[in-house]
Amino acid sequence: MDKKSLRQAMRQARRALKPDVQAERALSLASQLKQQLDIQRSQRLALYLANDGELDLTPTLKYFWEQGKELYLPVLHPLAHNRLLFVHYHPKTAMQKNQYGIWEPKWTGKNAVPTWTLDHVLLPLVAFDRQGGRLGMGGGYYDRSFAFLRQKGRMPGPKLIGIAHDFQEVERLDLEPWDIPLHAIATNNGYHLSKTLNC
Ligand SMILES: Nc1nc2c(c(=O)[nH]1)N(C=O)[C@@H](CNc1ccc(C(=O)N[C@@H](CCC(=O)O)C(=O)O)cc1)CN2
Ligand SMILES: Nc1ncnc2c1ncn2[C@@H]1O[C@H](COP(=O)(O)OP(=O)(O)OP(=O)(O)O)[C@@H](O)[C@H]1O
Repeated sequence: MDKKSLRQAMRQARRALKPDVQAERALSLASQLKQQLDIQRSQRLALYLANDGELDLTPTLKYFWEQGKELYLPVLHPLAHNRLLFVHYHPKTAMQKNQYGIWEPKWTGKNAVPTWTLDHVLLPLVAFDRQGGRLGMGGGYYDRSFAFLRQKGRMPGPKLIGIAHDFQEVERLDLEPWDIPLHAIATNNGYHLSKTLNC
């Protein structure tokens, strides 16, 4: 199946999930993530607000807030083409909708952190494989924003953890040269370290 058809099929399948099923899956995901020692030690954690049937991180987000972690959300960069800023998110953050209708924090010029200082980034997937391959919405936003992770001898950077419904797994995705591999994948049903990365 080509990328475009795979995207369409997966997006349609996840949009078809009923709200009660989504809610139950969101709780299962939270319990998967809570168990990960590495994530428990994270200070700066980026998440997303679910859109288009994506696996919902709301219970996860509330739990990590209670744990005192600093949480961040992706914001479409106002200047750099198809890049993301990571803006601090707390219960009183002023929010607005972006061009895709997704809620994001208002960027004040002061409330974003350098991307490399994040400890973990939970990012939404359209499809994934067990090798750490990912298919996103197609804008290349995460690929561009984390392109620096491909450099040798780079700064330390965040671990990328893909989030998806279990049925979004495929046998193998063809990797593009710009694709950023994932460290792990969390679903409603399990937590899988990528086979290609030892971490
Ligand atoms: N929840 C969530 N937040 C996110 C992302 C995401 O995938 N999920 N992103 C991850 O990159 C960024 C936004 N990227 C997006 C890219 C495309 C579309 C989208 O719906 N595209 C339409 C057509 C484009 C248009 O309307 O102009 C489509 O494909 O139907 C949405 C978000 C940042 N925030
Ligand atoms: N580091 C980069 N520099 C320049 N262009 C890039 C980079 N990464 C990706 N792109 C471009 O972005 C486009 C979308 O890439 P792709 O289809 O892999 O998106 P995706 O991984 O599904 O999306 P996302 O990263 O938003 O989840 C491609 O046309 C690609 O050329």
